[in-house]
Amino acid sequence: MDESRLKEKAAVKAIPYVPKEGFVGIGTGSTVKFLIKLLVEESRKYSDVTFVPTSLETMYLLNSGGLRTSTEFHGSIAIDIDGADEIDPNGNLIKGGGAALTREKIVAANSQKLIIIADQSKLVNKLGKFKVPVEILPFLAEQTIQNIENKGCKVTLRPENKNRSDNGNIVIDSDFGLIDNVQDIQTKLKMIPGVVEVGIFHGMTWKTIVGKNSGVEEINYK
Ligand SMILES: O=C(CO)[C@H](O)[C@H](O)COP(=O)(O)O
Repeated sequence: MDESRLKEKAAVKAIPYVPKEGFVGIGTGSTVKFLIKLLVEESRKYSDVTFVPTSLETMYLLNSGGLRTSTEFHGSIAIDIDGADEIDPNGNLIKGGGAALTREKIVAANSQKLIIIADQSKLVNKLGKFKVPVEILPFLAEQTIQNIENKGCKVTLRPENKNRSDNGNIVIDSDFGLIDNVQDIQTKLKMIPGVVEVGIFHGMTWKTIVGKNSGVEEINYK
């Protein structure tokens, strides 16, 4: 089955998890766009919900569909629904293919539950075939990239029209090969001055909803 059809199937299954009031985090990417489309179609049901968008694009799509957003509030986000680039059997993730990793991680970290929606191609036994996105400050960027490579990876630069995050920083991709200890890599990269965020999401996922040719599978972690 076509990959985008599988993404759509996952998004459909996520709809019952969206509460009718309070704060709901909404991720970024093509899978999440299917979710937003479904929310917009039923926007009246969500008139008491404030959505917390993880990118300007997501904010625009929600607002133009008549849904309320906020990025300035105090309180708890009940559910955050986002996509992923890779998902391992423990629900650890690589994210940031769309350069939204920093806002995505902030929203995920401040949510009670993170639900990932994806097509089956995102499930892997080990993370690392997809290069780990890293957001870095433009200040002394070349030096920061050298320090990232010194941790044992090869860095690839994105094309200039696609290498900036909504925060005005640079997003690069780091190839570590298949990663044995994701937490270790995440910590090592995060400790480098100039690194804003790392696209490894360790131990954050509550549930993954996967669109497969055979149906939709829900994988629970904790
Ligand atoms: O992390 C992300 C954006 O920064 C996306 O969630 C990830 O790239 C998956 O995207 P898609 O749903 O288009 O496959």
